[in-house]
Amino acid sequence: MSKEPDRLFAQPLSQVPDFAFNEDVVRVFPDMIKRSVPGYPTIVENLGVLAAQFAQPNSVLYDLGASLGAVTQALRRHVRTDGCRVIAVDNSAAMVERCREYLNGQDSMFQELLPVEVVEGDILALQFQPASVVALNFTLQFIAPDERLALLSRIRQSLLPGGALILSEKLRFNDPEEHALLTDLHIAFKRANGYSELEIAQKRSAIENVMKPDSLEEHRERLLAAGFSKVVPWFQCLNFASLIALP
Ligand SMILES: C[S@@+](CC[C@H](N)C(=O)[O-])C[C@H]1O[C@@H](n2cnc3c(N)ncnc32)[C@H](O)[C@@H]1O
Ligand SMILES: O=C(O)C(=O)C[C@]1(C(=O)O)C=C[C@@H](O)C=C1
Repeated sequence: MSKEPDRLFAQPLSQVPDFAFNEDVVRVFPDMIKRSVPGYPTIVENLGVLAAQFAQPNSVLYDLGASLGAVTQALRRHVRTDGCRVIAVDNSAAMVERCREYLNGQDSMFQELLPVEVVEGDILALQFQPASVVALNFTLQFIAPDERLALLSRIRQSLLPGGALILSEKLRFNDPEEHALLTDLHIAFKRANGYSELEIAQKRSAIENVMKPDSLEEHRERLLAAGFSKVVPWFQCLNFASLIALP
């Protein structure tokens, strides 16, 4: 994967444009997400481990909002269930192009990996096939809030018995003190990873119109409303968490 450091917000911008998953972001994305999301490498690797427990023979594993395919690669490292295949979906052409290159690289280094199809498309318009694992790794927060329940309901309807949705998100907190503390600690995490105050502030204004985090309670209630029977948080680091939702 690209080792190019994320300096996208290092210079003062007269106007900070809304954040988009464009070519500039694609070039620095592995560095950006690792330095911005506490626990990201742990979440991605263990998503593969968890998926292996839920994968059902001859079924589809979805990686929705796959970006450069980090989750798809983890699924292919860990899932050994017969007849499974991965469908990775993203609506950013720049992400999809690079994702395909990285997956070709994985294919050339390892044998007997699960087959994978990378689809450039909107997950809101996707016709879901029967699936045993659906990963939404930091993607739902970029979907318009009023579209989230319908998407989760369609995912729930596509899930096979024994399968699971794994949902990772940035959280907000209803308690103002808890929200302020974890936001400050997240800023400290970014600072410790080499981001300047300017980079942190400009990135925040770039994402505030396009990324709308929910609270853990909102996630739980919406997942239950979508028809999931059980919601189990399995990871939290500061204001980032990952949940298992069972059909
Ligand atoms: C934060 S990134 C996800 C990171 C990735 N899952 C990982 O673990 O490395 C969010 C991704 O969701 C994609 N995305 C946002 N809205 C989408 C939509 N409606 N349909 C498909 N992809 C979408 C973006 O293009 C972006 O690549
Ligand atoms: O909350 C932030 O400040 C972030 O940078 C988070 C986040 C994310 O959660 O996806 C936002 C955009 C980038 O894709 C990388 C990280």
